[in-house]
Amino acid sequence: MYRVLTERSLLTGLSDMWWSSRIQDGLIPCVVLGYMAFALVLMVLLPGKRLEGPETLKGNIPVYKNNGFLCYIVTMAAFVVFTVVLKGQGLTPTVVYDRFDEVMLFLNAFSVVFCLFLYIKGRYWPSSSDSGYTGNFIFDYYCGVELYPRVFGVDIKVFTNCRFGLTVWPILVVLYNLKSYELHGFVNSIFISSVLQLVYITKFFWWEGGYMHTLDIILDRAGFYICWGCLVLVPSLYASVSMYMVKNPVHLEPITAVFLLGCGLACILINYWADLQKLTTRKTHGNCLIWGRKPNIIKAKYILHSGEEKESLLLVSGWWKVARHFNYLAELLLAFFWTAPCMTLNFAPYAYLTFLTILLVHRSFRDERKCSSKYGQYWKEYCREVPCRIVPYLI
Ligand SMILES: NC(=O)C1=CN([C@@H]2O[C@H](COP(=O)(O)OP(=O)(O)OC[C@H]3O[C@@H](n4cnc5c(N)ncnc54)[C@H](OP(=O)(O)O)[C@@H]3O)[C@@H](O)[C@H]2O)C=CC1
Ligand SMILES: CC(C)CCC[C@@H](C)[C@H]1CC[C@H]2C3=CC=C4C[C@@H](O)CC[C@]4(C)[C@H]3CC[C@]12C
Repeated sequence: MYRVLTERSLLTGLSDMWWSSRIQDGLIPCVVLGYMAFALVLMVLLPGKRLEGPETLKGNIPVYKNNGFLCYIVTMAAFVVFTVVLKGQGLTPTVVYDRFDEVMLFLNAFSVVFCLFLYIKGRYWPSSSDSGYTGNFIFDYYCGVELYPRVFGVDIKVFTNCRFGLTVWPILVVLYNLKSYELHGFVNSIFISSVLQLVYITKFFWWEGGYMHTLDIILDRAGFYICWGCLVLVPSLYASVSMYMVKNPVHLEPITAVFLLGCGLACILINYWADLQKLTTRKTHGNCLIWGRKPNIIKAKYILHSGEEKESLLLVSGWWKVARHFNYLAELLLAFFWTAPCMTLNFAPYAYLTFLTILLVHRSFRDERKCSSKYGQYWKEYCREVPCRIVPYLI
């Protein structure tokens, strides 16, 4: 991708690539479509407990199969076996790194068509009453029409966000390590950064049930924003730090490496801990201990579209007392600690951190707008109790 953007103009680059003999050999489309088919088969066939998502304002309760962690483990194990088999034949999966521009071109083309399909499906064959359109094609295409589209029972957003985007990212990270090893032997900076990313992604799958309660799933409809984001932006931008390190190896002092690793792991722990405190409080209806004490909670009432009154718990203890989105601060610091091993002032590896900062600040506003309209006076009360949005004592 970097090559395309820096060495030639984007349009000439794209057309050259399309007509180049390389993409016409069909290898990259086969690899990408083959991987999607593999992920789909795992998603459908692997067992998992029934998981209910949060009730929508229209009163629907989406049901999922909680097999994300198993799918992730099987995918990573299959990738290791596949790599060993390829090596046995004198081949290497790092061809994906060498031809990453084609991967991006194909994924972009695929997601544009896929989102058109989602738009048409949503308008004419919606899966549930949680769908709607404004009539403005550009807006509906970008933001999506359906909240929980299903095709033959397959939940599209779980597929794009979790089974594809979040499994391609760790595979690319491992693949970039292999490429770095082929080029330079063992380099500790890419290794440290990758360990942090892999632990973080493993944590994501362990907590995947919690993800079903987030904005991406309960608020963002399946449109270009979320689907292109997960099909294209996650494999490119999210994995870009490791990609940068392939050609920019740095040998860190052991003490620096251990320090960055330790700080990164602490951030993952805090981020997970905060998410877990919220989940546990809700699951136990507040009958749990947060930092060794019974939590303070606000019993927040809200009204469904049907007029029915419901109640949720807002936690005012633990990390949720420190700031209203302290988990975002841990997430940002973590991204810093897995980028810092690059030891450079060059902007390229910091692109993800920059994007994430903008995304999370914007997301905190979106989330609070949602909470404020859902909970009204109860949300105001929470904001009075916890005045800081992300950074304690600051903002
Ligand atoms: N790397 C990345 O690109 C990104 C990572 N993330 C990570 O994903 C995870 C989830 O993030 P996200 O969904 O954005 O946000 P949160 O985990 O902060 O969840 C926000 C929701 O939690 C509920 N809530 C808010 N305050 C409280 C409270 N005090 N007590 C109980 N419930 C509360 C509200 O939902 P309700 O309607 O249920 O009350 C609110 O909409 C985080 O770890 C975050 O760091 C997030 C975005 C991007
Ligand atoms: C089109 C673009 C301007 C924006 C696309 C954004 C999406 C790719 C991302 C928006 C929110 C992101 C995520 C939210 C929460 C997550 C939990 C975390 O533990 C792992 C990462 C992620 C799934 C993350 C993935 C990318 C987004 C969906």
